[in-house]
Amino acid sequence: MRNGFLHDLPKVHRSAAVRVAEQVAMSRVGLDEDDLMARAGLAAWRLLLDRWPEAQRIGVVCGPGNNGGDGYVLAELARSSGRHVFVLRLGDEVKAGAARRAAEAYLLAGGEAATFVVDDGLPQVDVWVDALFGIGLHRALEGAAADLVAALDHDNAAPILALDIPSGVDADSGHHDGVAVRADVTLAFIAGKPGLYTGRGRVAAGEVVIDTLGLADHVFDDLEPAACIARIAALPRWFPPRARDAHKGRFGHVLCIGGDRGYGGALALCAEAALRTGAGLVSAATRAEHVPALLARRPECMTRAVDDASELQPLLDAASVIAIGPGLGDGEWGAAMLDAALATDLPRVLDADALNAIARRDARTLGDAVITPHPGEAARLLGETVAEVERDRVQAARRLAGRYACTVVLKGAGSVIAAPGEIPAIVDAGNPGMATGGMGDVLTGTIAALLAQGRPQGLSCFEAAVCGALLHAAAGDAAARDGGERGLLPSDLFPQLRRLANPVARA
Ligand SMILES: NC(=O)C1=CN([C@@H]2O[C@H](COP(=O)(O)OP(=O)(O)OC[C@H]3O[C@@H](n4cnc5c(N)ncnc54)[C@H](O)[C@@H]3O)[C@@H](O)[C@H]2O)[C@@H](O)CC1
Ligand SMILES: [K+]
Repeated sequence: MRNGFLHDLPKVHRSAAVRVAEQVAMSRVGLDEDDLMARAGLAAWRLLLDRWPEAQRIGVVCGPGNNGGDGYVLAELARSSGRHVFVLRLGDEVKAGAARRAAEAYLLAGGEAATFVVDDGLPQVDVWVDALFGIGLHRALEGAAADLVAALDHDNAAPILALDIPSGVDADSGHHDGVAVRADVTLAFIAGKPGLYTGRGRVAAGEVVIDTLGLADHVFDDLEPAACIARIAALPRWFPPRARDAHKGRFGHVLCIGGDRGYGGALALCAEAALRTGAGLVSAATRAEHVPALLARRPECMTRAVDDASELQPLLDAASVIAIGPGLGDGEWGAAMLDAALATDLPRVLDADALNAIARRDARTLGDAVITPHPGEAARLLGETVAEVERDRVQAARRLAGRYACTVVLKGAGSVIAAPGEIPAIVDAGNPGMATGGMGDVLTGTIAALLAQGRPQGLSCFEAAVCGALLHAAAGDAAARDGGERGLLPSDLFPQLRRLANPVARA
């Protein structure tokens, strides 16, 4: 696998890889399980002190495994620092080894622990520490564990610090079946896990902090990362200033195709996003009745009426990248436009109705393409249910990339980008204000513009998709900071796209 200029993005690893890395560290450096647990508990205690320095009453829920062991280490550090500590455990016996030694050390030193009884409710504390289950979770929570998680959700106003992963969340996929701790902060040990960054796990984790427990990067040398994480910090490197002698021919020509009768707005959003992301030229091919409105809104976009595919051909000849799908509709007009677009060998971004048409046709050769499905479209493209897609978003994106031999942006909380032969990327940005009609049209235009421009030497579909999905999510976050998530409009992203794509000029 390769990741081109994305190679320096931070990586996340599946549980199995983290366990191998632990073994490598223990055998090479002479650490044992107790050392690692002591480091984990100390790192968690330090983070708690940093985030909630005033907290006097500390609740710790401890499970039967090593995640619980980390909790007992923290409990003892808190107790010996003079805090009131309430340990709640499940009925299960603590597993032999480091976890049991940590529990015994806490109890021997005078710490107290009670078994959770649902009718007793939870004690009032200033902060809870979730040390029920970590990467050893192997099935959905039930019984006392589920009751305890429900109590933390419903009968508790204190913030929650989750150790390694919010209990109930599958570390590899981010899946949970509705019973999982909803943390304010999650401290991941040794490495980030993909389930902290996408889907339900992203929501459950809150802010993610990683502590490597002092393990050097090389313990992961022989391990394939599960994904890399694209964050706003990467944007300045990806958008160097333009050469002073640049001309518009250097920045490509995006042709946006769509806007069947009644859907002109979608195409207008796509085209304006391409302009604001810096494409040299943008054309729009749409139904005749939308032309005046599009021209009035954005005269910089060369908008043409196209009633049949033959009228599209000269526009295709002039374009360097196609964006097709926004408002394309599911009628004959849209199908003819899609056929004409797919007959070229231009790089293309396909979204919305273009994806639904492809799912119906079961076409498998999309060429040099980025597809940007939401989970519903992804499910149709894969012939699966939305639940199957959402159960493991990284794997679903990989299945799509394999099936259609192209780059995939699986939208949603923590958008996932996958392509054959590439390490998938997860976007660590975006907010629920972006769950609005038209946001996807902006993403399509954004990625198309990046594909058209290069850096200037040219981006692959995968690189443009990662950059574009991050830029779009970061623009959504900036717009939300400006006025809130509710009522955020796709067009609110335009000034932010421009600002974020010019990070040097901004500084
Ligand atoms: N192995 C190591 O060297 C280190 C492990 N660390 C911690 O240890 C954790 C992993 O520890 P473990 O492998 O012991 O696993 P966990 O502590 O995550 O959980 C395993 C225990 O829970 C039980 N269990 C799993 N799913 C359950 C469910 N749904 N309902 C009820 N019981 C369930 C298992 O049978 C087992 O007893 C990490 O997440 C991390 O917090 C850290 O201390 C750092 C070092
Ligand atoms: K946990």
